[in-house]
Amino acid sequence: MKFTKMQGIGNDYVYINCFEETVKDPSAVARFVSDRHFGIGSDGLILIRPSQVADCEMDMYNLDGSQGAMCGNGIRCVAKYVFDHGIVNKTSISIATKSGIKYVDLTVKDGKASLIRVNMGSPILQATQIPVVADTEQVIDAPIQVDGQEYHYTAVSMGNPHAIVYVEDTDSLDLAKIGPSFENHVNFPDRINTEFVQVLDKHTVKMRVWERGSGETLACGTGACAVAVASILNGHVSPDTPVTVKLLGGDLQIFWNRSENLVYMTGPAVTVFDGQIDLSFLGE
Ligand SMILES: N[C@H](CCC[C@H](N)C(=O)O)C(=O)O
Repeated sequence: MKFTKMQGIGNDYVYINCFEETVKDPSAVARFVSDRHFGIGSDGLILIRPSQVADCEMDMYNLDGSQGAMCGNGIRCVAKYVFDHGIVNKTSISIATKSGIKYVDLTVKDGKASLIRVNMGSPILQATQIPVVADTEQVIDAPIQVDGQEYHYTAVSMGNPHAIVYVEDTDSLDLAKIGPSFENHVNFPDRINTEFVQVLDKHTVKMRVWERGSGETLACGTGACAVAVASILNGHVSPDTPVTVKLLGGDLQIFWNRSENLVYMTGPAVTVFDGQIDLSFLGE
C-alpha cells in the first residue's frame, strides 16, 4: 500500500490516495500506521477519496481509529496533495468532508502548493448544536468540575467539538493528566478536543491542545479556529483583524469574517516522504 507522510505545522498524518488504493478497514489501518514504534508514526490517517460533489473528499481518522468530522491541518495537506499530484489542476479546490464541503485557495511556489487558505465555514456556538452535552446551555465561560477543580470553558464547534480553557501559562500545564480528564468527561459523551490558551496580546494567543482520539498534538487547525472565535467572543483579542495562533508546531493566521460569519485559516502544508507499507496482515 502506497502512502504519503505529510504535516501541517507538525500535525502529522499518513495520507493514502484512494483514487488509486482501496482501504477496507480505515480504523484498523489508522491504529497501526499511527504507532510511532511499530507503524509509521502519525497523529492519524487521512484518506483522499474521489467525490461526486467536490473535487475530492477527505476522510480522517484519529490515532485511536475513531473517525473525525473535520481536520484543519489535514485539509491543507489534502489540497496540496491533489494539486501537486495533478489530480486537480486548479488553485481553488473544493473538498468534501464529514462536516460539509470546504473551499480552499492555494499559493503555488515552484509548481507546488506551499501556503493554503481554507474557508472553514461558520463556527457553531449554540450548546444544543454542539455534540457537547454540557450541564448548561451556556457556551461562554461554562463551568465544569475536572479532577476536583473548577474550570470555565467556551464551547465552539468547527464541525468537530472543542472546549477552550484560558490559563496563565500553557507551558506549565500537565497536559498528560488534565487532557484525558477533559476528553473523557461525563459532560462530553462524544468526547472533546480541548485547547488550553494563553493570551499574549490583542492579536496573538498561544495554545496547546489535547485532541480527542489522538492526545497532545503539536497543532490542531480546527482547534486554532475555535480558539480564535472563542478569544474574540471573550473579548481577549481584536475582532477586526486576523488572530495569530501560536501552536507548538508553528503559527496559523485565523480571520473570522463576522459579516459573512465565515472563518478563514491560512497556513502551510508539507510533504515529508512517500513510502510503501505491507498491510496484508490487516487484510488490506
Ligand atoms: N488535528 C485536526 C483536528 C482533529 C479533530 C479530531 N481529534 C476529532 O475531532 O476527533 C485539525 O487540525 O483540525
